[in-house]
Amino acid sequence: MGDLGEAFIQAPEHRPNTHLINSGDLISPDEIPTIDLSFLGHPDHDKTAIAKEIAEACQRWGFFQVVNHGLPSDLRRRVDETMAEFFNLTTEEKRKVKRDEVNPMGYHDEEHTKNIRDWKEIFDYFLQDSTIAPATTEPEDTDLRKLTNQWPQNPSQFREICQEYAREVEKLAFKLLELISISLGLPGDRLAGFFNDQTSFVRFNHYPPCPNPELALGVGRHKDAGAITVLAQDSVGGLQVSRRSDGQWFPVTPNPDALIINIGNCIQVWTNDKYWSAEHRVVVNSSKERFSIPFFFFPSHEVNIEPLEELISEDNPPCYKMYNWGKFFVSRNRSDYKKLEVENIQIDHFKA
Ligand SMILES: O=C(O)CCC(=O)C(=O)O
Ligand SMILES: [Fe+2]
Repeated sequence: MGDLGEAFIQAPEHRPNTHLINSGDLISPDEIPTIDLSFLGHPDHDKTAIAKEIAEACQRWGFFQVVNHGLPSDLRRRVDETMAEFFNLTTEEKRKVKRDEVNPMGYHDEEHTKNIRDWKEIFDYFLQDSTIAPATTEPEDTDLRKLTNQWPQNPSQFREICQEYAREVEKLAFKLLELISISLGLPGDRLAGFFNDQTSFVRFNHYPPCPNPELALGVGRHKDAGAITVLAQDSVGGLQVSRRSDGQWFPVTPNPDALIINIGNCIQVWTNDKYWSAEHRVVVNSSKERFSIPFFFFPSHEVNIEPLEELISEDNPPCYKMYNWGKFFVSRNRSDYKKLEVENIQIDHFKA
């Protein structure tokens, strides 16, 4: 990606070394929990113990790792290989499937988080090859648009492997959604209906070595917008999570057998702030490239997000006003595409 231009430079308070981590004398060691899902292979197993662990993790961190999650390790290896092969193509080749302002899928090397450019290149594809979303961000405009994936010609197995991965990770996402519903004391299928025509997508992140890792971030601090993110990371490390209780940054230790799960804005709103959508960011380094693969489990465009009526009461009135998922999704995509003069949309804008 060459030199570190002005656009990448984080404000001093957001630079990676401003809140020291791994310096035992400053903060106590703490870590996001790891939850064993091996019971998923045994359908008669009582889910309450796991649901309790999930409830704790979602309240305290909004982040956890899962092991024995059922995603085939062979598939994971094939995805890793094909992703690395794709990013290894020439820039000219990759730009043949470059995203544009309207269609967010494809290759992009100028993504911005909160209007600062990220030190990364990405490839995005929808779970559903054609996905319906609002045509514009205008609240009154009810026109819809069909968004389609852009597939590169090389690597030759790319599309097939990507689609296989998306289908497998979707299965896990639905299982997690069920466990999260149960953990809230709700029926297991309470949230599934929001995902009938989902806008979910998979992202391949490539973070090249960075000449000035102390000034830039691979991804600037942000919360994921959707319901759940299922993230595969390699062994390099760099992901950091802000602890709910005090905002301190903690690294997520790479575990090649684990997947990282985090709660997005939708679940924070549905649970009326009981479950937490944590801020996280990615630090880069000057010697090693890093790859990661988030799956963003996103509802259908027509879903209106608001606190679930079962979870609010006179003592716990709704903390958020309703917002339409499709409009939020389209607005966020436009602002991530390039630097804008205005702040991008956040759930805090819908605080009641
Ligand atoms: O690369 C990572 O570990 C996390 C990336 C991330 O947070 C994102 O793409 O939303
Ligand atoms: Fe994220």
